[in-house]
Amino acid sequence: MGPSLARRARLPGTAVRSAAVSAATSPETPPETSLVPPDDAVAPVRHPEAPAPGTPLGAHYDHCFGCGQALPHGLHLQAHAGEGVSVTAEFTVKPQHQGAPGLAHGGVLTSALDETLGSLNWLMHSIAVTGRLETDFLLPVPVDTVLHLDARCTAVHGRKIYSDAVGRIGGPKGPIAVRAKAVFIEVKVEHFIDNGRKEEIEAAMEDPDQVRRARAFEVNP
Ligand SMILES: CCCCCCCCCCCC(=O)SCCNC(=O)CCNC(=O)[C@H](O)C(C)(C)COP(=O)(O)OP(=O)(O)OC[C@H]1O[C@@H](n2cnc3c(N)ncnc32)[C@H](O)[C@@H]1OP(=O)(O)O
Repeated sequence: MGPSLARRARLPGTAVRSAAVSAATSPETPPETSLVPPDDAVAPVRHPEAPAPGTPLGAHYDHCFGCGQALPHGLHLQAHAGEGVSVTAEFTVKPQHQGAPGLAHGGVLTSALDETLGSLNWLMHSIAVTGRLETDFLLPVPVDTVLHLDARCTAVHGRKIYSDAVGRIGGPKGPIAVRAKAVFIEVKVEHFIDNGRKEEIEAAMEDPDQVRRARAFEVNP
């Protein structure tokens, strides 16, 4: 048997080198925003018509990579409303989600966190998009694993919605494999109409599923 990868001699020219990094910003590269809510942020408020704890949230859009059922390679994430402004969700890692052989791709795991965090906004009847999302990968997540996600909104400041999430493996009380912090930014429905593709927007607006249509387009401010 050959030596382990760690013990193999380094290949010529493979040493990591670093160059000086400039922290300068310009209008094209605005400064990074903080994931820590400012001191005058307020507690999130559950909308009085939010689904009761335990209710499945379904998909906000059938072709959503995170929650939609129409994409065979999507995550098919299933989220449920929790207490307050919290949700739980499950995502089963499939072969089409691999990065390294037999292991989930980190970007896919981040997508699962993003989708779960995004579904929190529905409990506040707020339409919002991800502004910033930071993920820690703590354990490898093998194919066929069920990732048990738990997300909660922590604070609101103007249009900024702060939230965090963890993903556990081996059961809902298992070890944390991934965790994330995010800032979502509240937007008007025009965000999607102005930036999305007309045909998809029209199809979503004609969705006969009233709850899904409301989640996508008719959310009260
Ligand atoms: C059919 C589907 C239905 C809808 C269903 C929802 C779908 C959910 C899907 C899962 C979630 C996603 O993946 S969403 C897809 C990924 N995300 C995106 O595509 C977003 C792309 N970015 C943008 O469109 C834009 O940058 C926005 C909308 C985020 C912000 O632009 P804006 O509207 O002009 O807002 P702006 O005035 O700049 O900023 C407002 C406040 O937010 C802060 N802010 C702005 N950008 C950021 C940022 N990146 N990170 C942190 N904070 C930020 C500012 O500092 C400011 O704070 P202050 O000065 O007020 O303190």
